[in-house]
Amino acid sequence: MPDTVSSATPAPPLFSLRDAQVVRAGRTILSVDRFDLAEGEHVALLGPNGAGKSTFIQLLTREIFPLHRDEPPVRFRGQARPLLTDIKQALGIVSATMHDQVRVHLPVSDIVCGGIFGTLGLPNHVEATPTQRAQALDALERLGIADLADRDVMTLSTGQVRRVLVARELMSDPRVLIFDEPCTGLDPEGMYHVRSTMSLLAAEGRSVVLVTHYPEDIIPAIERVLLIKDARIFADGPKEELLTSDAMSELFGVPLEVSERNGWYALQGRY
Ligand SMILES: Nc1ncnc2c1ncn2[C@@H]1O[C@H](COP(=O)(O)OP(=O)(O)OP(=O)(O)O)[C@@H](O)[C@H]1O
Repeated sequence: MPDTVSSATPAPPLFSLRDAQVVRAGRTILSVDRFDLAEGEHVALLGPNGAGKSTFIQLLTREIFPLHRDEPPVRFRGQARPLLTDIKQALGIVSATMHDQVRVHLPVSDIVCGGIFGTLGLPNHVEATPTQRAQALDALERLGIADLADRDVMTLSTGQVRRVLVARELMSDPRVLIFDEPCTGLDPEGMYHVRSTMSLLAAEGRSVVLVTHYPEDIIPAIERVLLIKDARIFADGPKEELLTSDAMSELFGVPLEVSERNGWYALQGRY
């Protein structure tokens, strides 16, 4: 009898880390024994200030490198030495660092079109094609902010700029969106829209990788949580098991209480 079970090998994880250690100024600032993220999987990295969350993300994006090992500690889609252009094509990153660079008077549509070139606005002497303009408008429309297309980006609220930067990332149609503390500095309206945007992108089938200090940012679509503390993965698993009062109190080192409603979590101090 022929074997009817497909012998095709499963797709490698989008990212895998094995024995990845980052040392700065003689101190280990991150040490990861094992981590895999499957294509399309969502995950939230949660932990206190200085825990190592941004370092973790920079390992994935290859902005920093771990200590050398015979077996390469970081792989992207199974590859130890992927082309940076392939990583850039697959990833969109929204962070406060990028937000801080928005210091120029440019129309929102130019900022979004800049996503094609990896620049904040359009490069010198470059005009966006009508197709690229339409693509930018489509990205803004999907995020519910098409009315901002002609506005000077410097006149927008912090929450609006954050969403414009998400639209900019969508220009390369990334499979993975990394949100590094996306709600920092936003009022409840801004937070509402940024969290809705993350939910929308997850529903489109893109991986959402969220870095945050607050369980409130963890949208219902994210089921896996990585707790990072003291430069290590403190816990990795389903959020129902990890977003508990005991785990949060241990993670942040103060008495905390977690509540949950309709898949959304909230954290409160226990005084
Ligand atoms: N280039 C560097 N040299 C020395 N120490 C560094 C360097 N970069 C980061 N660190 C330290 O490594 C630790 C982890 O930093 P990281 O930015 O990854 O933490 P984080 O969890 O993202 O923190 P936060 O929530 O405050 O953004 C911190 O103690 C930080 O001071």
